[in-house]
Amino acid sequence: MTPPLLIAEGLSKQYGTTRVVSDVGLSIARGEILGLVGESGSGKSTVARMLLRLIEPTSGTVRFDGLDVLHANRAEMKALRRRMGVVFQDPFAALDPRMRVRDILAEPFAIHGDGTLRGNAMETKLTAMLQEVGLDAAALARYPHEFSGGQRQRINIARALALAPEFLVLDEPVSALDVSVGAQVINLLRDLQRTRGLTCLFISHSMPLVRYLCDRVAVMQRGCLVEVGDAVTICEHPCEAYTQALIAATPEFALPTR
Ligand SMILES: Nc1ncnc2c1ncn2[C@@H]1O[C@H](COP(=O)(O)OP(=O)(O)OP(=O)(O)O)[C@@H](O)[C@H]1O
Repeated sequence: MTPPLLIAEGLSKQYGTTRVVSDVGLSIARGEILGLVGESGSGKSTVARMLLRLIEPTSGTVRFDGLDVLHANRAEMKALRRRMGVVFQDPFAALDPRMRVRDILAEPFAIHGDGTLRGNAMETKLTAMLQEVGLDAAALARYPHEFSGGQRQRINIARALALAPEFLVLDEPVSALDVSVGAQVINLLRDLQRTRGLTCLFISHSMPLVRYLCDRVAVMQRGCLVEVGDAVTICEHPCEAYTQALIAATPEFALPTR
């Protein structure tokens, strides 16, 4: 059997005397979407940021394709960053308002590329990136404020996929969007995950959405994992009262339509 792409063990994070994540262990198989759910403040984003090493854990280990992420040196970390993408909740805050979409999408190549992608080849690449997320080439010359929330999130997704990462963290990517716009973005993410064979961590408040999109789900309460398993099974037969309450608290979710 292929080993999981990502394995975290004993992850904890403490700010001063407050422990916000306690002894979290999880693994994500290649090609799998793992949902991470829990009420606001339960530590979901903190776990995701530790997996990506955007913040340093107080203790614990993270292995990505067998590599020790938390002990990677600068060069190793730069190589790892290419392999991990992230899309945050707020499509408005994530894009620099002074940059044209062309420059936003070209930035990952400027940081990580070898400089060979230039001129027409770059233009073709950027156009293909936009098309993959359902936008056309005219967007390249425009600024973020000229787009709706859903379009901006598509631009964020295109940028996150620029360097063809294997692992994508989606931190509540549709919770700032209208329901119908969010549903379209969810369908896009589902298509991209399948066509690219991505491995994903999908953070959400919504159990029905997790059931729709995810293979397995991990449930967090006050910094701890309380339940992990098959998404449909947990949504239909939650073992923990806390998970039952999360399900009861989520409004009915209309399945995305094409
Ligand atoms: N830099 C920090 N300093 C101190 N406390 C922090 C810091 N970052 C996060 N926290 C605290 O850690 C806890 C977990 O936060 P986190 O953002 O991981 O939760 P979450 O489950 O992602 O919440 P939400 O669903 O609202 O995004 C919260 O109580 C938060 O206030």
